[in-house]
Amino acid sequence: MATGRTHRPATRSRGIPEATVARLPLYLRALTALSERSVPTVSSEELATAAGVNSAKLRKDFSYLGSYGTRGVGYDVEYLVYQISRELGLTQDWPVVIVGIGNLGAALANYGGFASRGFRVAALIDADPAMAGKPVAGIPVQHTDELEKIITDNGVSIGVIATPAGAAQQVCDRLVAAGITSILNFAPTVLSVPDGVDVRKVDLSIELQILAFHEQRKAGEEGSAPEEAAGAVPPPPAAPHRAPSGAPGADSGRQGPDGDVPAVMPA
Ligand SMILES: NC(=O)c1ccc[n+]([C@@H]2O[C@H](COP(=O)([O-])OP(=O)(O)OC[C@H]3O[C@@H](n4cnc5c(N)ncnc54)[C@H](O)[C@@H]3O)[C@@H](O)[C@H]2O)c1
Repeated sequence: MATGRTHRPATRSRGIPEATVARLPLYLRALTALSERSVPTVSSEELATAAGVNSAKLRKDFSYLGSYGTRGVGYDVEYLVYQISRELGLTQDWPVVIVGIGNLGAALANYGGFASRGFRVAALIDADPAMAGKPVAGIPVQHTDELEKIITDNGVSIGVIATPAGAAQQVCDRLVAAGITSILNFAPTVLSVPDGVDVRKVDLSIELQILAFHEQRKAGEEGSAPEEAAGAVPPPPAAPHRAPSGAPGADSGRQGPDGDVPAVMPA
């Protein structure tokens, strides 16, 4: 089943760059907070600060949406929430299945933030027969034997993998064969998928490793002699701790204020 890696174009078919797409959820989160406080309009500077993004970049991003704001007034918060939600496909309901209902899968199932953003947990699936029928977050866990039927019956296109790494590829293959075209992978392994299937990978330990790198560098700077701080080049970090190419922060070195680096990364 695993025929090759997904090649994602730098620019999507409708002309919105991937980097802009990655920032849209940051804008949406900031705008949703403003909307909940009934704030009617927001300037690009205010919104940029709230989203942790440079304001010139924000204006450029919004130009791709055809949203330019009104001089002296700013952007209409509600309209922008609608526009970004529509662009991200969040104005429709997305049923999601979670496979692997252990510590992490159960925590994800219990997370209320999915439903409020249009992601309905349609089913929880696990290979452990002892878990079958047991409710987690009010949803009875179903056995993996049912996986294909569950996906077909619920019209699911997004799958979340929270199984041990050793099971993830096999689960991924079954999900894809059953019709899943987007996968959020929490297992610490690289998945192979056919063209047309998108995989996003979340790995908190990689984020921590990147923070450890910066902590180490900060400690080195603090401990360095004045002449070193003035210009000497510090030794490079130990190679095993370097983030892999493509991982968050791997290129930029650290998460800047521009929100360039999403919390999840391409697989
Ligand atoms: N990405 C992250 O930041 C992050 C954080 C924590 C854990 N993890 C990863 O998430 C995964 C789950 O971690 P956990 O602590 O919940 O583990 P866990 O052992 O508590 O749960 C794993 C579950 O997967 C089920 N499972 C095993 N094989 C399966 C299969 N073939 N099909 C369906 N279900 C199967 C098991 O029965 C179990 O219920 C691990 O791979 C772990 O490394 C990732």
